[in-house]
Amino acid sequence: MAASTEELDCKQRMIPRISLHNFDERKDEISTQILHAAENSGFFILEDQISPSVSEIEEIFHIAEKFFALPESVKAKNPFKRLENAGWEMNSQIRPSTGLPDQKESIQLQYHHRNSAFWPSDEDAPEGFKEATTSFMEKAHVLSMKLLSIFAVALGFSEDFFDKAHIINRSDAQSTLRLLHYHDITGTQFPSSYWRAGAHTDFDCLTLLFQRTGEDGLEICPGREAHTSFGMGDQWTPVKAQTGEIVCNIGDMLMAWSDDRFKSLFHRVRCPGVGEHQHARYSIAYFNQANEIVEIQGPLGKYPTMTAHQYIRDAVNRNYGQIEKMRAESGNSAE
Ligand SMILES: O=C(O)CCC(=O)C(=O)O
Ligand SMILES: [Fe+2]
Repeated sequence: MAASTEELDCKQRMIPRISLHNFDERKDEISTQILHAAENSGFFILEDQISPSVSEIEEIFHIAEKFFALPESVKAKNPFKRLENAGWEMNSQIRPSTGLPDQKESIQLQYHHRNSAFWPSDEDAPEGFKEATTSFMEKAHVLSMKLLSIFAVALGFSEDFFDKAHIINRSDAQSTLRLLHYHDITGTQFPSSYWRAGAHTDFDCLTLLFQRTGEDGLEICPGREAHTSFGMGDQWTPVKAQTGEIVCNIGDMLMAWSDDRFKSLFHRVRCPGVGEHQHARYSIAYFNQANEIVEIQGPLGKYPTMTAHQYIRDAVNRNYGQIEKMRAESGNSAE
């Protein structure tokens, strides 16, 4: 089996594709490939992982479909709460890059909240929802920790450094599972300023994204020098959706933690136009975010030390601050 191939996409840009086959025996080789991808594009596709398996990924998508098929009044019983970063929202997430709401609905779940009011109750969720989502989070977490151990060693930290920083059953955990549903928009032509998900970077250390074959739309844009910047280039590369593969991207938190060595890149999801495949798209993201009390400091000390709680709070404030500035500039008052 080929350990790794680099595939050229339609815009002739390289998308690193990395096989996890025989991970333990091939760890050195896989580490080299992952670090190269993280230092350059900040983005890579994993395949051949044992867990979560293709059938487990298919199963969680079925559960997500069932959840999003529930009446809005039921889903709305667990509304999105900004401070907890948990709950359901629809057509409400505004990105600084667009100033317009994403055309989607999503639910965010945190493992340690599974028996609390920040999780849909059993009556307000499809049968088996809690078991399936918590078990999927456990698998995504274990794989993420294997991957993050590679970054820890490369930064000169102990192999289990990020493991100790991401303890998902503690009350200050911040890692999040997000189920996303982009509605069927067959026959609707949205203005070009509308996106299923507007361009953004993720706030976390590492995102694992699952997609389904045929439900394309994700695009990436490498080329960002500092984790605090909004700047982005204009070269966007489509990423073909493939069931079972895992699209990984570095988030701002790991970019900061690595003194900007590992790149957090902009990405977005297109609104397909009339004549294209406009059916629903489902995706699932697992965001690894360090526990609130963990201190973030890179080996070169490029940025002041801050806790992961402060880090996320500042990132959220920068995000909303930018939106409010845009509103003020366009003469609208902020909410
Ligand atoms: O649905 C996707 O492919 C991307 C979702 C995403 O980027 C996010 O939720 O941060
Ligand atoms: Fe994202």
